[in-house]
Amino acid sequence: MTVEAAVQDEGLVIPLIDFSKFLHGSPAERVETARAILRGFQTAGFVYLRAHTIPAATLGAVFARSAGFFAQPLDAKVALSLTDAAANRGYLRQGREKLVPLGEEEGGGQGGVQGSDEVVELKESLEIGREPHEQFRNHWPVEEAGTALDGFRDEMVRFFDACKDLHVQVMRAIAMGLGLDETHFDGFVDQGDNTLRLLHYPQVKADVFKANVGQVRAGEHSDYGSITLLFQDGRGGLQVKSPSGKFVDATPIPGTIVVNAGDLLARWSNDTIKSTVHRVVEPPHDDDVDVYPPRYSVAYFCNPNADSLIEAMPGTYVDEADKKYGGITSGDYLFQRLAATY
Ligand SMILES: O=C(O)CCC(=O)C(=O)O
Ligand SMILES: [Fe+2]
Repeated sequence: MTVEAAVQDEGLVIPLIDFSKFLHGSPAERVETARAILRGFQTAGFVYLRAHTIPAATLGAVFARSAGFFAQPLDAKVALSLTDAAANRGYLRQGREKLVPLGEEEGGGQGGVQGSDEVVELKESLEIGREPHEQFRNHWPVEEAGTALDGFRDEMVRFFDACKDLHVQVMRAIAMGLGLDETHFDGFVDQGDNTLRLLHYPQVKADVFKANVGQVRAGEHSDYGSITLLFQDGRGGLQVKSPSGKFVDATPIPGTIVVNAGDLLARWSNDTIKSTVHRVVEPPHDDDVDVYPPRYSVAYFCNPNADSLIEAMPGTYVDEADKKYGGITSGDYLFQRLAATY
């Protein structure tokens, strides 16, 4: 099967994959597509999926409500602040995530700036967890009738569940690609212990990037969990680190989802899958641009069930001595990572 490339630069090749061929194709197409997805995660750590399961109209509504959320006065948003790393729910204002000096914390945190203790990230976000949850509550905005926030909670819960199902499907593709039973991972990911993050990168003067060397919208980092489903608007600015060490633009392609493997999937795969560093910088622009418009994105961080024990998956080692890591529950792993972030 020839696989189209969504990105091809500096030795980084991110495949563009028609996911409907996995969902609805012939048995041969399904296996080929599954292998192409797995290969993308093994080589680039990233794939672009088109013809996926999330309708454009749903995404349009989610982005519109996200814009409505961030348009609220700061004090209304601050009232919803994330206060507990274990819960990982609520609003994060600009600069709220810890700035992690290079080398002191591997990975630099999920969205944390790496390599600087001065530059603040130019973003704000809302983190939404599984609902209902035995222990944790989401921090929902007040839904005033007739505004963009009317119906916010229902819309986000529906979207959360649609993304949860897509996670299961992508894990099925990975299982099939590895030659395992297609449903091998179902019991590891059926709980939906995931996080939906709405992101807003406010409009910013181009001068800010000129005045501050190393200024970014989101600092370089890898994600923590199994996979991330990333929905971006058309502005651009997302970059992925290539094998040569240079950051390469992951240009938005309408109708696609950028899917990247996280650190826990890399560990689970005995490091046969890559969790690749990425960041968000100033968008592609002409030299005479004074102001960059706002950028909105939605990241859905998928995780194995909190109580799932994660150890090298079948097909990624020959004997016990090949296993690079001991077993750990997904919940413990993620808590360690989140506690270092906030
Ligand atoms: O906004 C984006 O495009 C990327 C966000 C991201 O990588 C993250 O929040 O982990
Ligand atoms: Fe990320």
